[in-house]
Amino acid sequence: MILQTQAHQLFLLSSCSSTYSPNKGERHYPHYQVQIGLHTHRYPVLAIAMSTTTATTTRRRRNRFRSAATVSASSPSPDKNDDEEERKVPELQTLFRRFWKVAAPYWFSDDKVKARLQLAAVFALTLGTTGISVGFSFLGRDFYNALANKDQEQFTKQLLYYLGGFAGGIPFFVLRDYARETLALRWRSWMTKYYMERYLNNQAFYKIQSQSIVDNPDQRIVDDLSSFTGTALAFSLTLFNAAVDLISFSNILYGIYPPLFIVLLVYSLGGTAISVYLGRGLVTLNFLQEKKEADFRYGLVRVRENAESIAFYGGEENELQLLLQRFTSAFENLTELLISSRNLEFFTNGYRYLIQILPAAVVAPMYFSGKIEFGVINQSVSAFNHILGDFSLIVYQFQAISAFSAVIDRLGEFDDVLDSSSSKCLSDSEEISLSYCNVSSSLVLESNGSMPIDNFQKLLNVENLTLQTPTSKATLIRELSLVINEKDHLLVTGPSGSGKTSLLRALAGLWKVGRGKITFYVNDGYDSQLHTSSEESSIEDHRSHDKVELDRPVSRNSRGIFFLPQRPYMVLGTLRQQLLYPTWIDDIIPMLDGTKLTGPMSFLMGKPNSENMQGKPNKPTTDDLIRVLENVRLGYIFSRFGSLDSTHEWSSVLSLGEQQRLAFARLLLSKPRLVLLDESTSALDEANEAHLYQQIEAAGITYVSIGHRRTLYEHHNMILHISSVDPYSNERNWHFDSISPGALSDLANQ
Ligand SMILES: Nc1ncnc2c1ncn2[C@@H]1O[C@H](COP(=O)(O)OP(=O)(O)OP(=O)(O)O)[C@@H](O)[C@H]1O
Repeated sequence: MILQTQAHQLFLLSSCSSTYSPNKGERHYPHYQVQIGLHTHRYPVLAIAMSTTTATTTRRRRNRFRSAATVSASSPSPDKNDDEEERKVPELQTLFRRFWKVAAPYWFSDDKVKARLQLAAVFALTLGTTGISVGFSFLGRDFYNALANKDQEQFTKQLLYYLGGFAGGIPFFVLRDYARETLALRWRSWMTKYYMERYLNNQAFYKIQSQSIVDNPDQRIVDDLSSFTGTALAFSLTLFNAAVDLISFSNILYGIYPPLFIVLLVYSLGGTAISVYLGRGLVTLNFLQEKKEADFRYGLVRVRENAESIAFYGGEENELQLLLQRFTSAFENLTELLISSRNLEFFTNGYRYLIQILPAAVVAPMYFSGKIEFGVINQSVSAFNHILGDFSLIVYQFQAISAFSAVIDRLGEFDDVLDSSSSKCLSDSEEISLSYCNVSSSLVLESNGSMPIDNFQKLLNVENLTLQTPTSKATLIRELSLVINEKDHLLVTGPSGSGKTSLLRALAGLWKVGRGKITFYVNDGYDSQLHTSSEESSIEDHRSHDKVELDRPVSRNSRGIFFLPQRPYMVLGTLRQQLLYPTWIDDIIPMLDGTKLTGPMSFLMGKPNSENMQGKPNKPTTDDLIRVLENVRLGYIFSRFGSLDSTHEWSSVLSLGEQQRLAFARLLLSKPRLVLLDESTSALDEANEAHLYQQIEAAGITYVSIGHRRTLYEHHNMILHISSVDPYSNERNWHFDSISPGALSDLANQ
């Protein structure tokens, strides 16, 4: 198939341009409408490059509708129609800045040597193909001269040259495409990993999602990156090819008839200006098309993820309406895009065909007067079309360029957001300070050699914490101070919406708006093993400083602090992976379809960050995992699913209460010093709830729970009541109570 294409291309290259048919081989794509066959005889590289890009783009669009089943549902997709309508065309300077920012890192990465070598090879092959094009232009000239002179011997000779040219030329075309595509794939793979790492770093994914900062990050990582790498390479080769082409054919045309060259130059510059003017809205429309299609796909993903709830509600009709709304929005935008493209096409086609007759018409009198041979007419037409194509790059490719600009804009925007989320600069002058104090390095023994009890027991200190919601800055908690020592078990209660979960968000560093200070006292994994008890931990290193701020990228889990969120979260994977999450990573990670990842791309799975692995308890064995399942009374699911390595849609096959018990199993395996539980037993019966609390208490884990149930009282020794903030008063909206035996006996009597 490829060979056929190349052969066809070579044939067209060598054939007289007068065979050029305006509509021949033209394919219309609803979105980019890049014309593939049309330029093949004038733009070998461009045509191949763009045909690949276009095919990819079209495939991408098809896939976008088809692949809802394989996309993770991480996108915020609020309908922001007003914003969309107001979206401005990005300035050229911004586009160039964003292009460079997105494209550059790979070429300076660890893979830069291989990448640059391969790029050089692609350029060399491209140069080779241009050389072949020029060669064919001369072959064509002699071929037609022989034909016109009825010189049969010369004609046969030229025919043989032709065939030889085909045989020698085809490998260049095939290898150039192969090298370009493998380079694009390598670049994409690197970029995908690079963006995913930044997306998952520093809780950027959470900020983007919870504050709706950019739409559909998943689509940007999957589709836009693929499109960016493929198109960027294709475009750079196109530009390079056009430059080389221009130099080669300008000489030829200028040598034949200089005024023709000048007319051509003026004509193409004028055409470029007009097409830029006519197509100025296309970038925005393309940007919105990307977004709207991603929104639609995300809507479908939401239906899949919430299938049971929707089925219980019987909300199919509403879902259909919501999905149709999203689809209609994408459809309307696409209609606008098609209209704009159509208008541009009127101009582009006129521009392209108006001038076709010119070179032959201008050069023909010279032929008639005997100044030039017949073959020179063919050569001048061919050179003219080459140069016209080179000068008209923007006119011919305007729609593809505008689609590419939209991709650059979306990726650049995403890149900027990821950068700002990783930078430590504060959005607010006042921000909650969160620090981890390394107990093992801050301990100084008393003069009698004993350990200072206060320091040793403290796990968490909150000082004057005032917490506000991130966007609306509504105050939820005022001037809270609390200390959690080892074996303190605090219950946080309060009316719904008062800010209990938000307190945990602040403790986890997810919310920072407000003021105050949060300090966790940890045994940093670098200095001592977290799972060892404090008595066993090394205190030989009596460093003089009171407090060590740890700014190394150590996960909270490695520091012995664990959060159980309100909604249980089941990862995509095996039962073993559920249990190991988030403390350990399964070494052999199966794919979603159960196969193992091998082959040249296996490096992409990456290795666990060895720094983060330090200080973690040893990875549990299969026996440990089975035992812990039994401890949380989930032993039966092991036998039900047959193995720890079976993969299921766990959030669907396990009940909510089972998922909560599984979360406790993770906790028991990880053995943190402090755990913060957000209504983590809300779906459980009282007996199971009591059992789980006994398990974590027996494991020596200090816990802070959020909950409404009175049955929780007996597992805690202190209560923090949070009430809704009174906006007209500066009073604290919280108070502590110790849980008296009386309260418990009341409970027992109820
Ligand atoms: N991302 C957000 N941006 C702005 N406000 C938010 C956000 N998330 C939650 N809120 C608001 O913050 C307030 C406190 O929410 P929070 O989840 O802490 O309540 P809660 O006390 O845990 O409630 P419940 O007992 O119902 O779980 C609520 O009024 C909620 O609407």
